[in-house]
Amino acid sequence: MAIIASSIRSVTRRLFSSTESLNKLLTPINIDELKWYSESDIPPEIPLIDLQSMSQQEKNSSFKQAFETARCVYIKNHLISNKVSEDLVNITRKLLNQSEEVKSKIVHPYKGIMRGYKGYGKEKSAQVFDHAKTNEADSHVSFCWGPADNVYPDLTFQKLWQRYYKKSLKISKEIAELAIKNAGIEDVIDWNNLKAGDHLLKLQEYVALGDKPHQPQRLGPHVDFDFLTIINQLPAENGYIGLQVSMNEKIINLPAVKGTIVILFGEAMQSISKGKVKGPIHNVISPQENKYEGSSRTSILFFLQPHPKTKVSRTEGSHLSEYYGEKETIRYGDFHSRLLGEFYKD
Ligand SMILES: O=C(O)CCC(=O)C(=O)O
Ligand SMILES: [Fe+2]
Repeated sequence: MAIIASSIRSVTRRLFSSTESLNKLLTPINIDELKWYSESDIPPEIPLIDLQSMSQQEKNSSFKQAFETARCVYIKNHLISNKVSEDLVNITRKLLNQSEEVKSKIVHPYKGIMRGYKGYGKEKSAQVFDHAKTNEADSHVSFCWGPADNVYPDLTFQKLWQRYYKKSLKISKEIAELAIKNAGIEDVIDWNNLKAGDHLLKLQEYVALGDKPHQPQRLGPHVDFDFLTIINQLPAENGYIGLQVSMNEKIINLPAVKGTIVILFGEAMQSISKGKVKGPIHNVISPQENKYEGSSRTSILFFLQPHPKTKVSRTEGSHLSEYYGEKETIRYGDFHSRLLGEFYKD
């Protein structure tokens, strides 16, 4: 075990010690020039919700369908414009292209907090879910932003991250309220609780450095910890689709479709809805060896969290049961800290 772990560390050290190769892959983007999938590529099991032109009734029935099937939806005509995404990606890539010494200044001093720059292989989504997977670190470099305690290089950077964060929160309100109504949980949670959560905005760059994938998954199967997650993904240059969701043992690919975001529900939603809305298992698979070149991929995630004092408890079929502890209920903030302890464990 120890030998495998240290050899993975040395491969990643070698790959990422050269900022030159990163610079070639993390170039500025122009959204209109990326190789997007189209709406007709959205899997038939997954509803596409048009926030502008659908009636309330149509939106409601799409959510009901989602709760019964893959527990995720595509959304279009949302508030995040191409310009807002492009600006966030470009300013962050500029930072990620700097030397490790420069980036070390925007590493948060406390390791267990999701803020600032995290280098390659620092997080272990699969390990939280399945302890046997101790060597599978997530194959990305990332930057994280929250409502407080942020570390950032300059004011322009701060402005663009704050702008994206505020827009994500605004979209979350409409989506969370639809989800709450259609799950019939208005008596247990509302927007006032959710808006005050310790949310997280995160940009992940899965960079195809070297000549082949280093493990079968770029991010192993897991369930998100939060109430809901908004995923804004950019397509890879060579058509590789990384994001997958499991539905009754079936694996469904979720392509990057221009103008859309994907919503997934998390463990907190599962707990608060008493198991009615299950958090779907999802993962980012590694490309096959012949699809490796051109498979770099970016995702921007917004994790909407309940207020830390919200009481949560385990439900039947939860994949994160062991983190609830002995008592009947636990505060979400404490539950989340336990999960992060495993997520950042070496
Ligand atoms: O990269 C993605 O699209 C998904 C990432 C993800 O599931 C996560 O970070 O929890
Ligand atoms: Fe996830």
